[in-house]
Amino acid sequence: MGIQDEIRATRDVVCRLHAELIRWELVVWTAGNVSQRVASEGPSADLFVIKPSGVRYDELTPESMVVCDLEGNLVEGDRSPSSDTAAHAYVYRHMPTVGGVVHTHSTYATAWAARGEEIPCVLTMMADEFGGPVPVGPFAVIGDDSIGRGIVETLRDSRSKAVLMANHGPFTIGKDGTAAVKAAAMVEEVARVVHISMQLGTPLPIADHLIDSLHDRYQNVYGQGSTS
Ligand SMILES: O=C(CO)[C@@H](O)[C@@H](O)COP(=O)(O)O
Repeated sequence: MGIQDEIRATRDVVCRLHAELIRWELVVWTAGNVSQRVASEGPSADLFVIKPSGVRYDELTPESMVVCDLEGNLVEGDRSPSSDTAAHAYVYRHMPTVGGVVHTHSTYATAWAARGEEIPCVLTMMADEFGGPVPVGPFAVIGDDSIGRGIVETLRDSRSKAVLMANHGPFTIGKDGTAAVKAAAMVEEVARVVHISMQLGTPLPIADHLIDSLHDRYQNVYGQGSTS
């Protein structure tokens, strides 16, 4: 598939994934964004597709998506890229296996981020998807590399696909956009369940070796042999 075909296909995927943010109730108004790296069989495309800033989800089309290089510069499109483009670009530059990035302000995960407290790994679903607690990243102001740097510094040596950026909200990563959206839905779910559990008492910890085995099974055996 040529690069223009790859870009077109990625535009379709990224547009469709924004509807998933609505479906899983992860956003209000326009407060979330999805991007996906443009795959390329030939030389690395070094491009990604992201939503245009501030555009309502029901107005998004594949054609309205914008294409950026890994420095976050607009390469193709007539709209301004998402205000989080610098963060997505930084992740793609520094985490080459990451193919998708998502940012939301989903309610429970953002409430944990406001307290700067990691979500403890007390659910098998957390061991499955995150391989341990969901960590907190540093407070960082939007607009330059600081959010992206905080995401990478927090996740680079972690199995987690989600980070709670302090006072801001969750960012998630994945092998592609779909995997990152799944992580965004899962981090909101576990944030809610663990919050409710802590209102009722003290959640029980899971032994590290069991977290390891649960994570390995889910990542390598569950479903049809791969998770996305
Ligand atoms: O968190 C913020 C702004 O503080 C952004 O992620 C959110 O408003 C979404 O912005 P975009 O519409 O993607 O530019």
